[in-house]
Amino acid sequence: MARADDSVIEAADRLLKSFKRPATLLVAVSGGSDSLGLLLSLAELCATGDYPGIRLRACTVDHDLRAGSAEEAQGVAQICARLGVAHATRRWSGPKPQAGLQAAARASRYALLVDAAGETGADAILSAHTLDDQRETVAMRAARSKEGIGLSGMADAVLLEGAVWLLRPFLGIGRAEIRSFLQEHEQGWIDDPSNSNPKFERVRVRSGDDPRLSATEPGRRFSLAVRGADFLRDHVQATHETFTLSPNGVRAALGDPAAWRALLLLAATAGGRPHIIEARAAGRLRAFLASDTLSRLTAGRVVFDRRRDGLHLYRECRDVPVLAVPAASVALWDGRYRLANRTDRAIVVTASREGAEQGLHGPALRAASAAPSLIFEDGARVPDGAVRLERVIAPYTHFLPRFDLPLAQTLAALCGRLPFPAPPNE
Ligand SMILES: Nc1ncnc2c1ncn2[C@@H]1O[C@H](COP(=O)(O)OP(=O)(O)OP(=O)(O)O)[C@@H](O)[C@H]1O
Repeated sequence: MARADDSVIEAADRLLKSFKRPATLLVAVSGGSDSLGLLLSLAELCATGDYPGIRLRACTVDHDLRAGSAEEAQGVAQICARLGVAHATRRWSGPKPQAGLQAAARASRYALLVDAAGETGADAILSAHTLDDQRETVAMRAARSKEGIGLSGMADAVLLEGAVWLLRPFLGIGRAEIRSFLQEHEQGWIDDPSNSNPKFERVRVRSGDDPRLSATEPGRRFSLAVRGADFLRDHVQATHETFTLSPNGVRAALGDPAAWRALLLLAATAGGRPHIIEARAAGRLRAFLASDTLSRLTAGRVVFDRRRDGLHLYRECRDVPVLAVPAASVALWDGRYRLANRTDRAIVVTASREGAEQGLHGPALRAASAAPSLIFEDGARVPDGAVRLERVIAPYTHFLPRFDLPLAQTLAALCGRLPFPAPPNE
């Protein structure tokens, strides 16, 4: 039988290997079993010396909601000191609302963690959400969803405030395994009393054999994702800001729900939006594609440009923002590009007007008008290598991790890179 150790350590190892080094990782540690398991497994691996260039940091948010919370944060600080991991406590000092306390606490927690990440120069924040959390999330969303469709769980990577990635490396691991890992290491943990308070929906879902938990149909979801990935691979090409779907691909998308969903996710990526277009717009798109007309339709910021050689998708050139990215910082532009400014001056990102100069024509020329163009504030050219510009797979936040991974990775590969985590160093 596999030991608890194996899956916990394997997940931590997979995460560490997925980083380009050097990298600084900020572990969000509440002192509960899940986040202590994450901290301990990462620290144990880093101590082997097999992951040079990885720096671990930890942060605890003291929500200041119950007596003893400051001591609990202190307890985490002591564990971190023993492990040799630098630790900071952030306190939620603002007013506490009567209603929606959990949501307010969560919002302030994320804001404080993003802040701490900025201060330590962290490349990512790690939280220890588990498979149990994932099941609860899906069940709660299922209960709220009228049609019972569009269910998605937590993603294993989310961009917070357009600036820093939150990764959830333990989403595939059960809480019981983490607890036995801690027991094997003789490490105790804090049991948060609000985790058993039936006032909270999450707690109610957790405590019963809730029939909604079966609503995820993971097997079916996985096979849809694989079919969607095959569809993208077989029929879509990416060039010059344009995704082109072959005429056969258009027929395939109309004939297979898995391919249709993949096409909508591709469109969300092209438009830089975190979600797919709403049902009515999707209906219009279907009718447009089924009609065989060679013309254009715009939906969800994306132009669907139907030509004889296929369907071209690109960001419409309206309302593309102008963004100043301060020196030595990272920002998200137009939901499509993540830009890391490595210079000591602000860089301005605008929509490009240079397509014609590059000798482009047709859809590629139209698409080029929404491509990013970078200049320093005084108009000077930004030298090559001074910035890192990466395409963002916005609908990544829409995927159910593990089950949708083939689709997410194929989309990312189409954009010329993996979104995140980066491919292993080896
Ligand atoms: N007080 C805290 N300080 C630091 N990290 C925390 C704190 N509370 C939670 N976290 C991080 O968030 C993870 C999930 O915690 P928990 O399940 O309690 O949060 P949630 O509110 O249910 O989830 P979410 O934050 O996604 O809504 C933990 O494993 C830990 O990594």
